[in-house]
Amino acid sequence: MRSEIADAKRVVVKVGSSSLTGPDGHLDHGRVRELARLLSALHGRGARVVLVTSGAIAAGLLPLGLTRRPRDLETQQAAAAVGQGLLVRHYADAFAEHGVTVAQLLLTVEDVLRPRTYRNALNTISRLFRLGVVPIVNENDTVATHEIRFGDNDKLAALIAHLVRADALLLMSDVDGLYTAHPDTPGARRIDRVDDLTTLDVDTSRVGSKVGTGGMRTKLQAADIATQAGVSVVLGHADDLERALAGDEVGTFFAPVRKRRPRRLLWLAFAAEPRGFLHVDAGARDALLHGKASLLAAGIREVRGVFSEGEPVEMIGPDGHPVGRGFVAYSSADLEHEMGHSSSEAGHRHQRPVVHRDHMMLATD
Ligand SMILES: Nc1ncnc2c1ncn2[C@@H]1O[C@H](COP(=O)(O)OP(=O)(O)O)[C@@H](O)[C@H]1O
Ligand SMILES: N[C@@H](CCC(=O)OP(=O)(O)O)C(=O)O
Repeated sequence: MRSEIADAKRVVVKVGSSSLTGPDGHLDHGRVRELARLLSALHGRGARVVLVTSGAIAAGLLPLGLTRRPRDLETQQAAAAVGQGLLVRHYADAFAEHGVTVAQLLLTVEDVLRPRTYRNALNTISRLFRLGVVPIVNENDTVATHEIRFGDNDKLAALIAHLVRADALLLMSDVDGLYTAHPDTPGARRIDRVDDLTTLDVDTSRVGSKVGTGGMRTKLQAADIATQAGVSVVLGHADDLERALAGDEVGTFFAPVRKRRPRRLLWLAFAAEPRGFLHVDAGARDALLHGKASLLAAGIREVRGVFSEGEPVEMIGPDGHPVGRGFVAYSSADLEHEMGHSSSEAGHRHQRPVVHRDHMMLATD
């Protein structure tokens, strides 16, 4: 019995295209209804639920007279644009049968990466929770080109899980867990529990189903992000969702590995695209890693990239290895100017740290 899942008060459930489609690749309405039934019941028990769902492209195939998922990006995006409205209509009708109102949120990974849009998304979700509404999230496929190529709904679900400080993330797919290699491979075994993703040795090189995108690779990345944010993760077959929610030992369980951290630091560590790189000397690296120090201009040897004050940057050690990430207190132009001066010089005495200790996440954190 997994009490972390059974007792979860905030739950993010992600369903992939492969578990929403029938053998013909089209949307399976029975599956949508079953999902709505289970999540309405969970919602009725007082849990705050977010559904992250793929399936827009699949729902767009039939109206466009397509028999299979298109290969080219533009047609995939067109199919998603046709299908998304239909997908949400099916969900809205199915949830309404249980008296539950749903909301549609279309996000790009970028929206969750930029501080302002991230905060706005959180505010909207929080308000929806208070209104008793179940948010239904999909990637905004019209603009999220990489998502369609790489199947980032897994990552999006993990980012949403730490955005809403979920207790549990359920990644539901067409496979009943993580296997040591593609399940068709002779000798492949299912793994019941993962306590440390860094020592995990599995083959995820073969991508998955005909309709899904990322295969296991993106699910493991999602599990990594979520478990490091203190979220328990179950990866399992969509048919086992009811049992997974009840805490039964189905699928693969990924134990959370860290205590919760401030949202903005998690964002920095797992989601942010650094806008610049600060190459630091050995003294600065050691002070950061072992002395819990802030980064001062004197320890920076080189600045790469163009950034404004407050943007995320990566700090790189003299050996070329990343030391950590932080929110920088100077623009790149101001920093270039500051670097030529020591903090003991007149006019530079009150130099603020370039990256304050409270605003960084180190590789060793
Ligand atoms: N090591 C592995 N363990 C389990 N499944 C794997 C593994 N490697 C590849 N796969 C494939 O990944 C698929 C699930 O990924 P995907 O098709 O992207 O699903 P979804 O649409 O649910 O996101 C499975 O159907 C399976 O064929
Ligand atoms: N966002 C798109 C496709 C994403 C996709 O296929 O993802 P997944 O099934 O989770 O691997 C959609 O709704 O069709």
